[in-house]
Amino acid sequence: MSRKFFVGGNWKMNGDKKFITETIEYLGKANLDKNVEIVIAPPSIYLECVHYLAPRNIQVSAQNCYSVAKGAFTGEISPVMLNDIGIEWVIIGHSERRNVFGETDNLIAEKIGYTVGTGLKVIACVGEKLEEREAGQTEAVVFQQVKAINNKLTESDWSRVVIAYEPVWAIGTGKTATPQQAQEVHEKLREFIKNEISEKVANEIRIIYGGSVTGSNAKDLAKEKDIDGFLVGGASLKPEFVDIINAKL
Ligand SMILES: O=C[C@H](O)COP(=O)(O)O
Repeated sequence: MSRKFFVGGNWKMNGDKKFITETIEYLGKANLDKNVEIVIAPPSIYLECVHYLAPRNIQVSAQNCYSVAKGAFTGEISPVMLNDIGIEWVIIGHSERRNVFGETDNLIAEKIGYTVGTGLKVIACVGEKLEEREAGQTEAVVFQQVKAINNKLTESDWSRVVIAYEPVWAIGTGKTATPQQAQEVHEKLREFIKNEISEKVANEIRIIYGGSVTGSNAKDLAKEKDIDGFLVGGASLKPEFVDIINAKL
């Protein structure tokens, strides 16, 4: 089963108009692997601008959205409005949303369920904290996170979802999971999806890795059979993002 390699660049709360112009220019000129699905996620205030400027081979993603179309939810972003301005993807459940802003498995599942229903595609993030890994709870945590999402999706909805496995201890810390550590969790997640959802979803879903991916470690991670791409934070703000996109070449 061949799954299209997927590389997302999550800019988090970084970038300005000058950065956008320069980044779009270097990405536009770079020789990017045509077999890779590339998505960049700028801060929401710049979504429309990046969507307008980005080359055709690069899609644009929001970093978050809410679970309803409209209403009295000050500061929130509606999936319907993202559709309205032509955005195709949304990251939901990033560990910073979970841990800094207190989003629960249930809220994240609600948001994913609603968002997929509007026709958008979702990068759904899961991952354990350091203390959970050390307590041997990695599988239990990520399985529970996926199970909560599955409660809000039909089997066919999963074709619009990419799962990003991002161990919290590896995010922005420079401590990348080794290819073996990441592969182990990806493989177990795929097995869980096979048992919990279906063999078809397990075979087709992209499970991407995030957590201190760089131009130097991407190639080794990309060799693992269950690593179908990356969600990149810090390095997506640098020219080495091109090396990560081209990790399979
Ligand atoms: O969304 C991206 C992840 O949080 C990884 O961030 P990082 O590459 O800066 O560790």
